[in-house]
Amino acid sequence: MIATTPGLHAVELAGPRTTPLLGVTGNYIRFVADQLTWLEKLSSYGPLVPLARGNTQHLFIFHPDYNMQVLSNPALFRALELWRTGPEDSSLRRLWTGLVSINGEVHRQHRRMMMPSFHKKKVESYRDAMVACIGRMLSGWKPGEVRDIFLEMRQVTLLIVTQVLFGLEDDRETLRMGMLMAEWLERYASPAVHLLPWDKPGLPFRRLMNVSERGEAAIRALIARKRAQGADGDDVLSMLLHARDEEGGSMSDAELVGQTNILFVAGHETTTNSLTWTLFLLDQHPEVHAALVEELEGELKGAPPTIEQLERLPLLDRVVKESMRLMPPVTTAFRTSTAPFEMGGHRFEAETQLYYSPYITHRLPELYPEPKRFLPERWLKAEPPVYGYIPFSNGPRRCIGSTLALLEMKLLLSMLLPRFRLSLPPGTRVEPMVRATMRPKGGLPMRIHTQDKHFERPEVRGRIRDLVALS
Ligand code: HEM
Repeated sequence: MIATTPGLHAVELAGPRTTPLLGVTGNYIRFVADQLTWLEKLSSYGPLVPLARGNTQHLFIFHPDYNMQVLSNPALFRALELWRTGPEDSSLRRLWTGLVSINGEVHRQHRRMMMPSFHKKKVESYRDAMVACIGRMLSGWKPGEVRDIFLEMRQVTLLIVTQVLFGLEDDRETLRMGMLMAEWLERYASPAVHLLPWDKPGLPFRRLMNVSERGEAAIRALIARKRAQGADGDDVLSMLLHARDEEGGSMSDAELVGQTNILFVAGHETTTNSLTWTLFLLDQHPEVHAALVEELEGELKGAPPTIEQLERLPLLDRVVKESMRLMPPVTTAFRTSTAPFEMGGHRFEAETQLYYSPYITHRLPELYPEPKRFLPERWLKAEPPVYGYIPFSNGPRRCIGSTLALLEMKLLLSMLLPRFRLSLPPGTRVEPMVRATMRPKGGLPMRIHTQDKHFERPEVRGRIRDLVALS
């Protein structure tokens, strides 16, 4: 348990000063512009920190107990519907109305209707489609080339998630659909859209409105096509078309548009970044890299893994776990309180905005000694509290796609690593930044070698050295 100071007024909580002239808004702008620096700064004040001293409307929580208090009580701490920007009857609003941004009974019902598509057995049935997508990517790689691994991972996860969600069989159509929605996400995540939310010619918000209309039209066309074909596919959209709630009701077309888009958005950049960071960390840790290749070669003998074989790859499991601890793609997420509440001996009002942070919680030294080191072996013993390891969050709103994401990541790594060794050109700058998810700014160039087992540790520069202890 965390020590508290009973009776202390929440306004007395330690935190950074407000920005001259701009006040709390200035702090918010600085947080959005450089989230990682701000998270570090805020966490230096303690486990419960206001965005600005004296202002308790925006509250950051870092300790597992506070995470549990918030994440296990979705009625009191609701997902931020505010993020559903855009005029009432607009494509933008509909596209952002999905599982992450709805609350209450509708959330519960929709989650229940969607769950069958994400159960372990169902997810395992996507294995062959995933293996085929990954195989096609790898067969295009030539030893000696330098490729942007972030873009490669983005393309393959785009293909996979689009196929699994929409059941498109033609790669070109899948990619076209995926690119359209990826553009939507890119524009949506741009800080300019949130700081200047006006639908005026020339403004980024107008461009977001336009791409939203194209995105909605494309999803609606797909829904119409699926219906005409009887929607008998194995994909998530076909299953949602048949899904019924307890009263026998089905989702409206507008709800289907939002739910599929949100699944796509939530499921694509996250996995891309997790894979990108894992490949980076392996390159920087030759002993782990070598041991993992040995494990994969020993078990798989050059073939893509079966579901049963994935269970017999303990080091792969620890590597993925540790990578998602150190470099979680989702660095912060938000909730709003619906009523006054107490936390850490302080009282807070309704409408307090709370930010929890997998990034900071995963770096608490009392939970993870030497937190900045990439140490997969820590998972031989580590048993953090349930709300102390939260790359997929936890509680009733835990990531619905975690099983899918883990399968995808493990398949990709176990097909890639025995075949190729990826290494950063020495001296590469690696600059982690947050745009919805944590990614390397400007991508991550890596040279492709056949798996020659010349594991080295190329020197890297840039801010990554502050985030990860690289010897
Ligand atoms: C490495 C990959 C992934 C990571 C790190 C990740 C992480 C997360 C996190 C932290 C949340 C909670 C967000 C919050 O509290 O507001 C979340 C929720 C969610 N994720 Fe994922 N996710 C990943 C992959 C996926 C995939 C593949 C899908 C689906 C195709 C998906 C769909 C969702 C959905 C729908 C929610 C909202 C759940 C709800 O509110 O009931 N995610 N994810």
